[in-house]
Amino acid sequence: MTPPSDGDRAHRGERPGRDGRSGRDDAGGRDARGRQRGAARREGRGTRTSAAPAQRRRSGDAARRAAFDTLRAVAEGDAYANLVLPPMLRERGVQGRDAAFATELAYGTLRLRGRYDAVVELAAARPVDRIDAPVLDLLRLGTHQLLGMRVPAHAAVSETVGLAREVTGAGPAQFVNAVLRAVSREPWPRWEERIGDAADPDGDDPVARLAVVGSHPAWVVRALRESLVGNGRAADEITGLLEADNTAPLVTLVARPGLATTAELSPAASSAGGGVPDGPAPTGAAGTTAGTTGTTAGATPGAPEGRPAATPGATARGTLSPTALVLPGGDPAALPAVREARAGVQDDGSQLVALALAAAPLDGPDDRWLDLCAGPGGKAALLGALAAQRGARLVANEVQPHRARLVQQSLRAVPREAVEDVRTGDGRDVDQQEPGAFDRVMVDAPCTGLGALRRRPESRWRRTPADLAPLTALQRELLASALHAVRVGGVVAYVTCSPHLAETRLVVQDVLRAVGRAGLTVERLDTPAVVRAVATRDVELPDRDDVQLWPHVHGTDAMHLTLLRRTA
Ligand SMILES: C[S@@+](CC[C@H](N)C(=O)[O-])C[C@H]1O[C@@H](n2cnc3c(N)ncnc32)[C@H](O)[C@@H]1O
Repeated sequence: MTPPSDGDRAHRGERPGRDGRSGRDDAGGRDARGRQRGAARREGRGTRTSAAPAQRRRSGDAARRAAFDTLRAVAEGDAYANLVLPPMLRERGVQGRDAAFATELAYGTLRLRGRYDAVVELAAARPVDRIDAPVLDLLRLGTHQLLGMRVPAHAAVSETVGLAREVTGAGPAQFVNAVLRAVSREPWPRWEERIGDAADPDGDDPVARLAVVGSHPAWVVRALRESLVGNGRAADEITGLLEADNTAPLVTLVARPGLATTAELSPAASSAGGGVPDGPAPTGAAGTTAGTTGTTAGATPGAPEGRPAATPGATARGTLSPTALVLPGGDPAALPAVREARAGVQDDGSQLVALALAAAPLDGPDDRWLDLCAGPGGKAALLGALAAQRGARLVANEVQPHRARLVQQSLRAVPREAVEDVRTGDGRDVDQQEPGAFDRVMVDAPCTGLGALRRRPESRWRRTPADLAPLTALQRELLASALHAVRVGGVVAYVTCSPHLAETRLVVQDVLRAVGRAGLTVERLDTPAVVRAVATRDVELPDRDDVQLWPHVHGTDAMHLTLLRRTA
């Protein structure tokens, strides 16, 4: 998020860098980087080594330190939080509730960064781009504890200030203390009002308000709202959608048919509790956090918006896919079936779209299936397991060699006879290499990932509208290639984990026109009917011929699915 400049503030009639209230906490005399060397010197705390032992002890909170280091790696190394944090926790021996706390602290802070920057700007009375990056990360972490995690205020402030003393020195720690105390003076509803009013002072820019309160870039809010409307839903669902994106997703497992059973993976059978979370924060983990000073009593680290805690072993919520099961807490990798690739971690919606491709009606042979963009192999493994049951063979194609190796790994439990090949190659060439050679083709196209923002905490801040043009061009070429590679009568599934209309409806529309000009005839299948037929319960879907799933409606990632059949 680009914070508003002083110029922007002036434009809105605000006094640059001041909100008239928090100025008293912006202790005068700090430099432009949020440092207050003078005060530190006055108090004899100018260096880290001069900190009192108690202060140093407080700053030794391993969970908060891991969250901070993750934020720094994301900011400086362009890292992915969910690749950085789990190994860091393992290396540092941070486990169980402390690991769950660190996970929620890091991921929640990253998701809600835009919202917290707006709060910090008001509390610090200065634009965030005038605060040193590490200091700003500390302020975001402290603000998340105060406004998003129900950590007691005194603990949130003092522990974060302790960490600040350790990582940035005494001067910035004073600044962190002043700003967080200002944040702690008002509850979230009041901050919500204040940051909303600051973003939309005239009350005529609902997107600006939604963007800052809902912590999404404005262009993403606009795209998601357009997609809701374009998919037959009400525009005002956007608030629920943004909230769902800001909530830690549950860990969903797939029991690959014929290789594992849902009973085998059920929480009661699981001994997975207490490990380091591999994926997103497990909602059911930890209430109070032993050993992590000052975490909230009774709060659920995976549930920043106050969802009630699920206890490990609690009944899983109803999933849509018959192969899906919710793991209420713990480390999925602790389950033998997951370690052996008979099961895996996979979103419920991702499972459903793969099952729908396998279930789509087809006349004639059903022997050869293709996963055109297979890496890292989640859908390929599910398709491979189904192919094995049906006597079919799967070809898995992936352009990136290291991701093709991940596909091999994902497929290792699938019977050999069901995996014809795992190839490294450009899916756009398959039409030339093997025209009309497959009965079913999955095109799980590379996309912006705007449908999986809850799982990729930092991604909303990295994506830009400029990503769309190259991606949609690639999506068109891949879908066109798939339609040439499928035999007449065969079925193609076009899938994205983005609901953006430019990546979904418009791609399909354009490609059908283009392949029509090239002499192919393609019909749209009744995708909702196929999805309803494979789902375990009623799926709320508007009356259309494609399917758009939503986190706030279906509890899945916002997966798009269009099923197509080549007729000539
Ligand atoms: C959305 S991911 C697929 C996820 C996968 N189906 C799964 O369930 O694990 C898209 C994949 O397409 C791959 N890809 C990108 N361009 C490609 C191309 N030209 N040909 C084949 N694969 C490509 C990316 O490397 C990425 O692994």
